[in-house]
Amino acid sequence: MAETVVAGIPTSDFKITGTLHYSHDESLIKSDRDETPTVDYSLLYSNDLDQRAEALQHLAKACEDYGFFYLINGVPEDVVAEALKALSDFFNQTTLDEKGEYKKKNPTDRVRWFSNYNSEENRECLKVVAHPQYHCPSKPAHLRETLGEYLKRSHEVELGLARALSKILGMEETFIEKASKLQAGFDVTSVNFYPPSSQSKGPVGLADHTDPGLFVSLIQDVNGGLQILSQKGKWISVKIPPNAIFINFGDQIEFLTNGRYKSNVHHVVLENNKVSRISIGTLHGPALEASIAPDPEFVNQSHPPAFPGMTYKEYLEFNGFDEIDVQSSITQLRFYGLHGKHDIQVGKGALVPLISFTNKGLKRIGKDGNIIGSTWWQLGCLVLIRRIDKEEKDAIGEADYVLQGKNSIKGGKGALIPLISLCSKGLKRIEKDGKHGWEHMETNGVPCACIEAPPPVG
Ligand SMILES: O=C(O)CCC(=O)C(=O)O
Ligand SMILES: [Fe+2]
Repeated sequence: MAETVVAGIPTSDFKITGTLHYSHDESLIKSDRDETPTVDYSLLYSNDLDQRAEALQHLAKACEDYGFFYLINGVPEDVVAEALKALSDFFNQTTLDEKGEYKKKNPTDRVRWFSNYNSEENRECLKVVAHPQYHCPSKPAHLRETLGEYLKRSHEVELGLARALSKILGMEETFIEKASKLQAGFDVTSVNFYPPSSQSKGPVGLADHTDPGLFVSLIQDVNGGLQILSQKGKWISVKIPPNAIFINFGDQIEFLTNGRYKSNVHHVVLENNKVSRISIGTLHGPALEASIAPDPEFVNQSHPPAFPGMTYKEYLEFNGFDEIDVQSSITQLRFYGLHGKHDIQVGKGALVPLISFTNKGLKRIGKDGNIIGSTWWQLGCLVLIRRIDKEEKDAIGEADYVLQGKNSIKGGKGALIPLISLCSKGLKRIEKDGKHGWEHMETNGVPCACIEAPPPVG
């Protein structure tokens, strides 16, 4: 494994070392053996209690060892086939102009279509919000009903799986449902159309990524191209058996279980594809307003909280993308050490790296508690806050902290600033004489999140 050092940080003062989840030896990449476990959904709810206990045990092993599996007897085969057929009709029978109507116009669009053909991605993609309200293109006419039926069935399976997962985690059956407010769970379905390799602009259908959400259910018309990185570091080709759907954990299950279950990196390669392929992946997420943080049950001295708590909506917007883009932000969180896999070494100078979860900024406060300046930065970019020494203070004569960052620092308006400190010193929001600011805080090495928002000032 190659060591990855964060670029742009003055290494003499501050260094993050560690390996990124996405870095792996090329030699580990190929694996033709399909090791993916198969779980029988019907047995998880069998009337035979011994059979049920055995099925739950098998599920537990699949979740711990893999975090992805084929699920049989969940959604009926004909329902899957009809949905795939209707979506094939969408891609093949709808004109470019008709599809173009669904190009992104504003962040609240609930149906979106785009087409990307380049060296990093080769697919046409239709995204629809599937739950709590189901949205769908108006053509072809039969799409709404057939896709709707599939999504209804897969939502039922989602609830059933959430209960089974809660049980095998040793929690109450409704644990995941309650924690993620699943009644209003935000599900987005991505329908991908990949061309045969002869028509693509490179071998990549979809680059390495993880999916937001608790878990993803995926069906496809033909096998070919989806590969998933196992916990042992092998790429496994996904070959979905008949009457099965593929289940893969998403980022929020990793957050909630504090890393006990992993969100798995996957990608799509096209190089061997002789024909086009359609996949339908539904990201089953928590409700947008549900705040997901490591549950105390999974936190202890040897497993400090590896993620900050944030709502699903905040998480989806972390990258600057919006809800229906459903882009993962886990890399940034892992990258900056919040995953707990990185050694964070703070050198002299008490540099405190901070990440902002919104594109709003930090207010600086002077000795008297008055706000004396503000700085904004882009989503997810790293900003170092350096406590200035006396000499410098005399020279500048105003602030307690200096912000520095090589990532583009943007001007802007607003004052919401959720922050995370990665080292033992943090910032705490203070309120003094009706004024808002930040002060130093000891956090005993555990990442602290200050997610209160001072009102806009000045
Ligand atoms: O097309 C596939 O098999 C995978 C699609 C995927 O990973 C996604 O849409 O997030
Ligand atoms: Fe994905």
